Amino acid sequence: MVSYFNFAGVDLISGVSCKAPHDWVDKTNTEWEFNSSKRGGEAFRVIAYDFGIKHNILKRLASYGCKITVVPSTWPASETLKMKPDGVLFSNGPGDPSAVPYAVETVKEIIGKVPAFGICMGHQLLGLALGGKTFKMKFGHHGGNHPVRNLCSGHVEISAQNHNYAVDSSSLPEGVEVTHVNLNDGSCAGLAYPAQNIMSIQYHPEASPGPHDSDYAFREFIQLMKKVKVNSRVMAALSFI
Ligand SMILES: NC(=O)CC[C@H](N)C(=O)O
Repeated sequence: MVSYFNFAGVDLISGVSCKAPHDWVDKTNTEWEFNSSKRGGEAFRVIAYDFGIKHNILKRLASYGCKITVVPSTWPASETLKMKPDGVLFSNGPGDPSAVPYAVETVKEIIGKVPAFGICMGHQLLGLALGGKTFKMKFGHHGGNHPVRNLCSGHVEISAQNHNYAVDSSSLPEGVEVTHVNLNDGSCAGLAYPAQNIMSIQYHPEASPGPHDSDYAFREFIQLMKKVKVNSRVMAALSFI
């Protein structure tokens, strides 16, 4: 009889996260950049929680002008806030999101204070931190051809996915919006809580070699950080009047 590893309730992120904070240095040659027009401009300081982060997420953020510090999964929220980032990324990562309550607590302490972007595990942790529930899917979503509808734009994107858990859309409190839906089964593929400048997606906008349909999610995170940065400058200027 084949026995399968049952990872429900098991913390799998602590074994794959980095052990100490470090600045991301992008060593990708520019010829690999598929949309070089996005380089340059204002730099945004991003703290990226490493729950098993994929380098391509860091490469994509760097290509949009982000200066990134990668921190371990256990890095205290208070330390992150002291670093005064423009935004925080909660990364992808293996296993059951409900098995890492310490990470959910960290997310709870950060959200509302700086813009946040969650990818895959990060999306699930945001769902839990906002008061929702996650569940184990029967087979999960694995592959590079999952159709997702962006409910804000109406567009359908073909996405790369790799997850066994999902956020239960019906468990999300008022104000939290389901922004993306997996068209194969209607499951939650993205959410937003505009009141706290939070956005997240269940799949992989950084997919390499592709599809690249979802790369715009990085641009939207940049726009979110920019909006908050501009607003805080305006508020600071007004406080002198
Ligand atoms: N790629 C990921 O981040 C996986 C998400 C999650 N741990 C799951 O399997 O559902």
